[in-house]
Amino acid sequence: MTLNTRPFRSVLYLPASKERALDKARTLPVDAIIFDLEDAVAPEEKVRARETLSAALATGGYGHRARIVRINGFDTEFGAEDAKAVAQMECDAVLLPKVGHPEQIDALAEITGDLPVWAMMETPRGMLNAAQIAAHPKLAGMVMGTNDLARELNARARADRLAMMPGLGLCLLAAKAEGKIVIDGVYNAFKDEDGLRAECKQGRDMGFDGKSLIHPAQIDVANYEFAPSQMEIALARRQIAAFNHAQSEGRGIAVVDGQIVENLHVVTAQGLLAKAQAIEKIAAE
Ligand SMILES: CC(C)(COP(=O)(O)OP(=O)(O)OC[C@H]1O[C@@H](n2cnc3c(N)ncnc32)[C@H](O)[C@@H]1OP(=O)(O)O)[C@@H](O)C(=O)NCCC(=O)NCCSC(=O)C[C@H](O)C(=O)O
Ligand SMILES: [Mg+2]
Repeated sequence: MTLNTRPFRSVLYLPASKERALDKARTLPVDAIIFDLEDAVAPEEKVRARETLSAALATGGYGHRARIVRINGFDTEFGAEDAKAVAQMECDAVLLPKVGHPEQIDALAEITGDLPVWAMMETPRGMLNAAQIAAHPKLAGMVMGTNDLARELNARARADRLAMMPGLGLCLLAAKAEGKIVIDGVYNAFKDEDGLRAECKQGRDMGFDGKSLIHPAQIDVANYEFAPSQMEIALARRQIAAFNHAQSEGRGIAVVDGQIVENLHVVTAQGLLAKAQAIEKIAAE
């Protein structure tokens, strides 16, 4: 699976201090886990959480799930020690909070070496520098921190996320321009399935790769909404077949359901089928 076909439909935050949750996550149908040392862990628990997490990752059992560790910022007393610890952990990436400029990634990479870096995009400065952050060679993915962004903007929460749109759009453009993964922010009302579904649909329509989640009850909705639908899969197959047929007759354009199909549509269709196949493979595990 490449980064572009590996599914990131559901990305679950898990407080690294919670041993029961660390255990439960080994069986949850999530595509990725953010093991959190930052906001979900109280200051007096931070050191113990680091040790608990290190032991859980060493024990393993997380299977296909991408293991991403969110550390505390370097402006806190915990950040540098977290980074040193993560460099020794059995994980796939380190997630840095409140990234405002690419130099913060340089500072982290001095400690974590070749470990891929993900960035929390959650400050106005981060939004304005999204292009440079996305272009950093160590950066593999971005996660929208819509709670922090709303706080910094002094924005009001609305179902249509009006205040979030400029930031979401800037980060999407930046990530897509560099071929990096970009994950939508959390939906706080974790018992409101309809609200979550509507926000997932919006995020998928915009082009996000998946949704960050705070509770296991949110996983199925995100997995469904961010997966290619059966209709999309069937259409992709028909587009590819029609285009191949058109080419065999010396034409560069096919028509499917009254709409033109050019090479660029075929590339999208192939990507969709590759993602569907990757999801099928996970489901079969
Ligand atoms: C929201 C919660 C505090 C609710 O916890 P709890 O009351 O324990 O929930 P349940 O009793 O319904 O739990 C049922 C079982 O599921 C396990 N569980 C719960 N949450 C998780 C989880 N996140 N990952 C894995 N497993 C989980 C429980 O252990 C129960 O298991 P069992 O007993 O074996 O059946 C809680 O869900 C929670 O703490 N969620 C994470 C909150 C969090 O991480 N917040 C910080 C990230 S959000 C953020 O910071 C975004 C960004 O930075 C921004 O600015 O926007
Ligand atoms: Mg945050």
